[in-house]
Amino acid sequence: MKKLSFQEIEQALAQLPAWELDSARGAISRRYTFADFSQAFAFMTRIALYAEKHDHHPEWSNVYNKVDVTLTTHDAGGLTQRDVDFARHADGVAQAGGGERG
Ligand SMILES: C[C@H](O)[C@H](O)[C@H]1CNC2=NC(N)=NC(=O)C2=N1
Repeated sequence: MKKLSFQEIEQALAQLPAWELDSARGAISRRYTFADFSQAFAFMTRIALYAEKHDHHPEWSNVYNKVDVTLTTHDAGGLTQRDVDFARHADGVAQAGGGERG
């Protein structure tokens, strides 16, 4: 899978306002904040299933109601469409779950 150009990344991020770009690394990150641990872990469970299905896995960590997610395509050494699709999906899951706070 080919790396996205800087212009393609900018275009994608225009629709992913919560995500921050680390352009040196070629990665995007954001924090999700949920009502409680149970909501955060439910989100992680859903995302884990997506990750396995698409063979694309996040770098992430969880503390209580917060989930920090970083996306990059290790095989490509930077951002690809897979990361953008993943970010869109994760934002959708977080919103649909209803547990997202802020
Ligand atoms: C062998 C396996 O398909 C690859 O290692 C997959 C697994 N999950 C992955 N996840 C991410 N984020 N980037 C990858 O390049 C990647 N590669």
